[in-house]
Amino acid sequence: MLKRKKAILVLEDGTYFEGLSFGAEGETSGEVVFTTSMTGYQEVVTDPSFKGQIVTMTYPLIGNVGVNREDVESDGPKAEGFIVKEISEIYSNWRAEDSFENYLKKHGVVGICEIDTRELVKKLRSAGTMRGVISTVDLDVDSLISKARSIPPMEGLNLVDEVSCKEPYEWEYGTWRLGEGYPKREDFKYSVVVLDFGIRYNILRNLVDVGIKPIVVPAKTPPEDILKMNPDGIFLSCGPGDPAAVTYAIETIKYLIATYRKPIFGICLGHQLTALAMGASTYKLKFGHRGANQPVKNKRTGKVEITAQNHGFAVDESTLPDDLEVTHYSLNDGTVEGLKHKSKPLFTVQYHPESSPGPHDSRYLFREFERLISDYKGR
Ligand SMILES: NC(=O)CC[C@H](N)C(=O)O
Repeated sequence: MLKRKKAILVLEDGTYFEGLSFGAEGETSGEVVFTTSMTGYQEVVTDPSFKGQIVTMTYPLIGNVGVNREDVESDGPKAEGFIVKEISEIYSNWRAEDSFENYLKKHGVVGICEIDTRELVKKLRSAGTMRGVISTVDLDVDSLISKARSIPPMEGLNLVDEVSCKEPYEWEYGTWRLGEGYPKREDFKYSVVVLDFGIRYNILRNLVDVGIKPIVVPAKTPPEDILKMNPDGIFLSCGPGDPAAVTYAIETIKYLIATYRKPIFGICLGHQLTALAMGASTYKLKFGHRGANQPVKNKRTGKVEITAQNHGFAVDESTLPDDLEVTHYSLNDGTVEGLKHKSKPLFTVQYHPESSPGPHDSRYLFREFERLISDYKGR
């Protein structure tokens, strides 16, 4: 057993958990959320949608397959902190290059282990997500409670600017294959502009798999410039924070929906921003949907998809305009999981069909986007 420093996790309601430090030492704060993914911790910690959040995994043993260079969803960790029950001090996997613990240390991510994550998650589930602080340097509970209460609440927070790319770039790699890694594609049929609100790499890889070359642009790119690029489609990405706070993106999407005649596809934050641009409202869920095992029903086919999700806000169905119809809904709580425009080639989902980690049930959505693009090509 490694010799570990004491660490404390304190929630804004005064609840605290004494545990041990893992990853970097120091102090961090954010909204404390939980994910029910059983593994995929490296994809989780690098998901830009976790910006501003401290993540706890409900699965009790984390780190046992180590980390590698490939399983990242962005250029490095984005979560503010990490909470686990037991951090495995040994790792074993043929792809592993280092331990999860060293990876977090190297990137300065503060973690806490050896706390009762079941108790923590039950608390968050009944009281709702809360702001919290993890510290290895200040072990005074009252001081940490006041720190937790002083961080900005997630509602009203625009975090897109912190994760969106600064310069446009193109992406050419498909999804991972045994023996090949991420294959580079040369023959693209179409190109789409991806508005980067906090893109996950596996979305780009899935677009490449169906023959679409993604051209990723910063979130603040004016819509006129996007139209000048004359793309075959537009993709609206996922991302962190409160969708209603990203007002410039809502305006951009409003403009695009009014003027662009080709297909638009949005995922997660992109879905919420589209609904807001069409005049609907979003609201904060009590504890969100996070995990790789979230059941969603496709209304058109009647099929149930097991999906990967990571969101704390949702579209309010009662505020939807006539032009939008619900295509998918959550079987856990009945909330909106997919939308489609009744007359334009525009569709969005709240969940993550790129599912990294997660089951591949919803990958058909990338093929549908490609078919739609092919229908509209040259029109
Ligand atoms: N993954 C996402 O795009 C998350 C969207 C938004 N930040 C939410 O929490 O609901």
